[in-house]
Amino acid sequence: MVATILVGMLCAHLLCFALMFLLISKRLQGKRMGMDFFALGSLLLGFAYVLQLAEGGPAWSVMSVVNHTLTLAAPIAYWLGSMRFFGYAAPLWRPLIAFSVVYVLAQVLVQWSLGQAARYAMLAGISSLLFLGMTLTIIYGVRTFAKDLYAEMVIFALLISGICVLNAMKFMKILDGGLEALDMDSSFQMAFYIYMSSLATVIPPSIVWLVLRRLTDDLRDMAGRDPMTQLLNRRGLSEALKVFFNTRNPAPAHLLLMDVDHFKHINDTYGHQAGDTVLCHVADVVRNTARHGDLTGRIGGEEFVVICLDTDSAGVMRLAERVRAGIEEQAIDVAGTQHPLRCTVTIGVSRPFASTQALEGAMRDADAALYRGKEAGRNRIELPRTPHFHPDPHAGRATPCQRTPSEPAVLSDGSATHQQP
Ligand SMILES: Nc1nc2c(ncn2[C@@H]2O[C@H](COP(=O)(O)OP(=O)(O)OP(=O)(O)O)[C@@H](O)[C@H]2O)c(=O)[nH]1
Repeated sequence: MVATILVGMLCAHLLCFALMFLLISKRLQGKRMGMDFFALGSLLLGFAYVLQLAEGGPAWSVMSVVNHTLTLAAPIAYWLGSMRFFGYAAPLWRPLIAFSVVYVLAQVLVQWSLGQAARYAMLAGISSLLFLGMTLTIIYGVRTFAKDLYAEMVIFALLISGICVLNAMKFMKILDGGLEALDMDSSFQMAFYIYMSSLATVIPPSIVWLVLRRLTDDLRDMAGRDPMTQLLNRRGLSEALKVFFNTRNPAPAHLLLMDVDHFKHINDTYGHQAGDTVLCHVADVVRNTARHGDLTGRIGGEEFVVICLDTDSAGVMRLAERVRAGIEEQAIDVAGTQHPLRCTVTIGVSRPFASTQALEGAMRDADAALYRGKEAGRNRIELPRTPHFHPDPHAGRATPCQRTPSEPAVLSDGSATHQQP
């Protein structure tokens, strides 16, 4: 009687959570994070337990064959759903249908050749192996694709390994004592149902928690990035900087502020779309040239920023020169223009700064240097006005480049795009 109530509650939990997962997956639309797979898994397992209640005990019937197949199809759906959650494009129906057909045939074969107990032992054995596979996948995941969810994954691994152990024990018991081991009111089966009921209560809300975490992480990321170039925006820069300065003994940072030269003319001549292509190209060069760990951002129309972390003034100058030269050298293919475009940037360098609060000051510093660079002819790197800034004289071009103040940005075929007054 108690076992029947437990299994009944288990069914109710699973079917309710199936509905909840389905509603969540509808809400998530394009990015379902595997919630539709979890809905199906819960539905299949819920139905499997309904059939078990209807069956009452071990039997050789269509209901029993379907029950066993659903019992194993459910963890497969969960497994595939987890892959979806972590961004792998796992299919659902084909593997499930293929597995179900194979498993129905296997049941018929085992029932006829080895008998009823062997078929139930096969169910317990394969369940145990499936949950072992899941546990191992999670253990692999915490070292690779699920590093950011370490604590959650460890808890999942522990809970799921419990099902693996219980099914392995059931397998041994059936081999040892036959079908009597499956008596619903036996102490082992009671423990089994209590454990499964507890999991059915704990795991689905935990999965919802994971989805919530992913969604809030995505939102935070979106709020901190420029949608066009995917570089950090002001907010993203300042949050990343906060994290850096909260580490132990952080070195002072330097800020490079760069502005595309004569950008208005590119817009006016080739259109806004072409201007956007140029901005994306500049963003790519900045992103690919900065060192791993530096912060790269776009903080306004054609203004970009690199915050150099853990480097000295000489390193900052080398980086600034690499960015300046990289942008100057690379031609930009723009749809609708006969020749690729070229553009240049002027870069202002800040004094070193050592806190997030000092970011605004560093920005002003670099802006003043940038302004001087524009005045002095563009396509150059301008240093802060401070006696403490000592760039390595061999590190790159800290002096104005050869372009004259009136020289414009040009098309790669050599024609001018602008005449500076
Ligand atoms: N295509 C495009 N243009 C933008 C965007 N944001 C700002 N702009 C344009 O960028 C141009 C900036 O022009 P200015 O500030 O005059 O600077 P400039 O022409 O680059 O001149 P200097 O900086 O002095 O070399 C303006 O025409 C803005 O409309 C954007 O997201 N896309």
